[in-house]
Amino acid sequence: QPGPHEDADPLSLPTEYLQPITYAVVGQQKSGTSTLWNNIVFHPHIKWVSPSKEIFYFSNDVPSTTLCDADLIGYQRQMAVQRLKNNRTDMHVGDWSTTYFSCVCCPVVLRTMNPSMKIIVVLRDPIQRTLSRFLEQKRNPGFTFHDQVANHTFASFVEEEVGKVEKCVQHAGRVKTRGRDNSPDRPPRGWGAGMDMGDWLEAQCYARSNLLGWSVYDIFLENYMAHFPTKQILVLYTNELATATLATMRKVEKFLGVEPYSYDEEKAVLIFNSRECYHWHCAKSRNEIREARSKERDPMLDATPFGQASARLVKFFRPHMRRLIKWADEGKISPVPQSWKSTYA
Ligand SMILES: Nc1ncnc2c1ncn2[C@@H]1O[C@H](COP(=O)(O)OS(=O)(=O)O)[C@@H](OP(=O)(O)O)[C@H]1O
Repeated sequence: QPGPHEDADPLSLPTEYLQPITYAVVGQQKSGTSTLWNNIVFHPHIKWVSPSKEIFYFSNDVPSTTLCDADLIGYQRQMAVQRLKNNRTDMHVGDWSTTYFSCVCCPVVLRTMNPSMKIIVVLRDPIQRTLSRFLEQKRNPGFTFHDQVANHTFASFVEEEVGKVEKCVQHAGRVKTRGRDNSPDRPPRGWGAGMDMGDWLEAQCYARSNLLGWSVYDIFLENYMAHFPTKQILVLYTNELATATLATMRKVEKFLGVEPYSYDEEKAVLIFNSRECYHWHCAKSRNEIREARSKERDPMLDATPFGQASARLVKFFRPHMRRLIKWADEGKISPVPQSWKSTYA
């Protein structure tokens, strides 16, 4: 049952309750955003758009439900909930929908709402992210993409999906503007900010492939970079969240310009929404989480269908990862994990 705050009428709220969000954690899905959320929202100045971690207001898992022109008065109501509950308006309220990173029109929505908005992206090794989402969908019959993977092994899924996405991207290439700079070093192009029909089609190829395509980070990040200056975009990595959760939260605090807070240290070592327990609020300790496959357990991994699929994925992701590595080397985004360089450079 919605409480009185969830039912508030934006038309009768004081203007300061209606100020746009100041930050958004746009994704990527399956990169550790639940762990970050379950800790950092205890900061007295860092809150979220209610009702729960993700509101999916402007985009959902399935891009055909993209909602970029969704009802703004309803969104104002949700932005006000935490302000009303805490009886203050001097906090950062942010949207935590991890579906926004791969949503082609979302950078425009967020910039229109607040051009000074701070954008936070958490990125995980793309193969690990694909595997994580694959396992999640495979294990849960009610989940959106279960039918896509129900009859697949990871290897057979990769073979089919890589083929599909590559065919789609090739098709997109047919309508890219001739003579345009399509090099990896091109200045960022976004939806409504320099993309042509071919670029848009290509972005859709990845956006419509939730398990695999959503791990193609450069295309989505480029879209955000075309709409927001790099100083307004903070890229974090799951690796750093894994090895130094508190330090990662300090980075977020600094980025948002708030004082350091004393978080619950026992909570900060837990892992939320893992493969052992799919729920935003469910926490497990690190040693409770089993590895999907590891070379230590399976020294012949490279020769297995799983190993072959991983090699195929390294090849598929390499050009995209090289762009991220380059942006990091140029200081446009935070330095990437060393393991990314050894795998994909
Ligand atoms: N601190 C830390 N270290 C290492 N890995 C971590 C950490 N926190 C979360 N995770 C892993 O991130 C996966 C969940 O990501 P999200 O919370 O972003 O998922 S979701 O998009 O909200 O569904 C989920 O991955 P899988 O276990 O592979 O499914 C978590 O185990």
